[in-house]
Amino acid sequence: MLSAVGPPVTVRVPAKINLHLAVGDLREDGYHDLVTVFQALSIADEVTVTRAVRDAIEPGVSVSGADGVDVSEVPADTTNLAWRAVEALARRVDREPDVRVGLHKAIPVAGGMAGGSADAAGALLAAASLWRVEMGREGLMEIAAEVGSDVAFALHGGTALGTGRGERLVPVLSRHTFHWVVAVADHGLSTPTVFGELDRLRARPEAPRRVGDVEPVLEALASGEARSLALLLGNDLQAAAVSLDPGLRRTLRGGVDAGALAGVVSGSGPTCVFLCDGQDAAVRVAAELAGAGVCRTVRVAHGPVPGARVVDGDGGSPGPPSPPRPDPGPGAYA
Ligand SMILES: C[C@@](CO)(OP(=O)(O)O)[C@H](O)COP(=O)(O)OP(=O)(O)OC[C@H]1O[C@@H](n2ccc(N)nc2=O)[C@H](O)[C@@H]1O
Ligand SMILES: Nc1ncnc2c1ncn2[C@@H]1O[C@H](COP(=O)(O)OP(=O)(O)O)[C@@H](O)[C@H]1O
Repeated sequence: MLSAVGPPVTVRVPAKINLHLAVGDLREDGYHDLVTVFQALSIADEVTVTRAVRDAIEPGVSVSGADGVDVSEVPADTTNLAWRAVEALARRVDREPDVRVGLHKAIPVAGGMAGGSADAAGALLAAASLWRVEMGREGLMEIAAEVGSDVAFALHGGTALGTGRGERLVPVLSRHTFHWVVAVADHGLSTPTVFGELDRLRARPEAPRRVGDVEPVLEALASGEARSLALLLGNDLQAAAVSLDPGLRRTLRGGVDAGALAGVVSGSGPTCVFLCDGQDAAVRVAAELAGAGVCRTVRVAHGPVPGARVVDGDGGSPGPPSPPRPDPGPGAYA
């Protein structure tokens, strides 16, 4: 049934990067166990959920892109992850998904920065707020984890250690703000294809080396020293992403040549992220990398930032989903 119109709810939800991504062997259910350190960055999508109104606002999904963001591969139908999140919540509270979900995307699509998961988390929080669902943080996190491996982190934000499929989260103490340059490719990489390529590479005698233990990464984050963290960035999926897209070698080299402390492929790629020694350094690295012709666009970002939060039209929200974070960074998105 379609309800009377009320104010829409808008949620801002950040991209993530993986500072450390250790991938275990293929499980029987087709997933891999992960040990990962997520950080939420100041590149954010906006998700607006509006009540559907008969003959005026149809239930469904609309997608638009911020400057330079190609949204042609984002489905504007029921396969969109944001719509699946709304449906999952509607089922849980036994109602119709009688809403329109508007996505304004700044997070690169299929870039390894969990843009679809961010939209799902944003839609979940916005719909819960619009419908005044009293389910608390734990309830939303549970639905988030069902929708996708990275959705729970997009609600959580900050810096967190993820285990299982990446959906079991523990907040990580991260002192100070880290400054990043993000190199966006002119194409995407499919997450399952990259995991499959890693399995293939690991079956060969010269299997790629695995990343080390996570503890030193947690210590570097607690110290807040970018130079220490730079030495420890690591991603088991990087070898697979580079194998599928050998041009990424040039991108990774280009960032370091431009003056970054270190670079790593984000998640399943092909976006590469470069840790810089402060904000001014990041701006310089970004300018030089942009001129090097090794990626489509370059962005400057900082992290950690908070997870999904209502920025407009709070319809009596169930409260912020995240627990107190040790250091959510400066709070404002760039
Ligand atoms: C690799 C990571 C690292 O943070 O990020 P992205 O590069 O996608 O941003 C994530 O694990 C991606 O999470 P997400 O994109 O939510 O994946 P899902 O939809 O749950 O899974 C898509 C497919 O990826 C593979 N997959 C995903 C997660 C996991 N722990 N093991 C897997 O093998 C499976 O083939 C699965 O069918
Ligand atoms: N809301 C969404 N935003 C982006 N992509 C989406 C969304 N919903 C479904 N998708 C599909 O998921 C794929 C992966 O997108 P995305 O989440 O941006 O990348 P990644 O998994 O690399 O972090 C896209 O190619 C697209 O087909």
